[in-house]
Amino acid sequence: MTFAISKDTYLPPNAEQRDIATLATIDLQGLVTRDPAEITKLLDACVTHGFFYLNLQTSDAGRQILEAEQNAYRFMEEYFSRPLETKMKDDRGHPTHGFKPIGKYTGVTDNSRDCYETLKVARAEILAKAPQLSPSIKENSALFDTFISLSHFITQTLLSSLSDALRLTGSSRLEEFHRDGELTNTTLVLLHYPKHEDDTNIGHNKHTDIGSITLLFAEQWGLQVFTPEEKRWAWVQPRPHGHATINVGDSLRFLSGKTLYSCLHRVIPVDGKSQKEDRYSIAYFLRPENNAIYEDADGQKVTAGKWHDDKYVMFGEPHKKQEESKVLTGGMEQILV
Ligand SMILES: O=C(O)CCC(=O)C(=O)O
Ligand SMILES: [Fe+2]
Repeated sequence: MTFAISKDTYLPPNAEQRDIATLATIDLQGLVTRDPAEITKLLDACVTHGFFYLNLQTSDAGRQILEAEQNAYRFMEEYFSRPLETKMKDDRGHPTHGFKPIGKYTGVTDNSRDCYETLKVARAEILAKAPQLSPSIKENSALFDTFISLSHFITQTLLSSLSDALRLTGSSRLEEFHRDGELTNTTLVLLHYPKHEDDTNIGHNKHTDIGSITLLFAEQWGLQVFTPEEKRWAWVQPRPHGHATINVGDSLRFLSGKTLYSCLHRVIPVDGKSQKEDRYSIAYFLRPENNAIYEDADGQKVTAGKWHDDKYVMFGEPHKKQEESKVLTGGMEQILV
């Protein structure tokens, strides 16, 4: 699956260049080598937008994950083309494990449901070679081991770079809330937005991510961010074969005392109406230890585990209920609009 997308030659229908988000590009290798200028640039991107591109071509881990990304798409095309009843055998009714069918959560437009299915693979279960993992994941364990360990290395590199940039020391460093071996909801999510004609199922509703750092791969248009400068939706340009998109989630915003910016985003069909082609994306959600405590959007003390669980309940609620609470958008919508 290769799409020749270039900034100048291809835009979503009816979109102009000004409808494309202007995001910084950070170089992974610069962070691996602790280049002070790159670390400052990272902090700036996380304070202003909470969204940026990560250039993966200059580092070993980066090049390896780009290769694994292509293998993951091949797996996804085969997996998601299976009949629904086969995939439902992998549905564990759990937000961080197994299959989720389309329509479980609220969609983008009024009265719509979501238009994406997912397969989720928790890091803890991969490390433990858990018997509950679905057969298709066990059969492809090399792919998932590689993808998750590289994603973890990359997101931990971002985390420790941010601790450096914020001059955090000792137990206040961000890594101290993400210690290995502690219970966490960190998970890899494979997403498929099937080609779909009607408008009862539309996209992935606006939200901020629950966790700390999201490492996202997508070769196709669909993702939009709500830009803090212009306060409007803008497209995130796919940059296949070289870059991932990174965003800060609520937990990192809360852990940083709301210094870092958790950006509002959503996924819609490129023409705004129906999904004209199958879209695939891959997201690694680095989340804090479940017992980590921070102050949420309302200034209430909450554990990262509870924030995660509350957000998933909110994903399924009707739009009216979502609008009445700060959970879906982590309080960012109230700040932005
Ligand atoms: O599919 C995408 O591009 C983004 C998905 C997303 O925002 C999410 O799952 O949190
Ligand atoms: Fe998201």
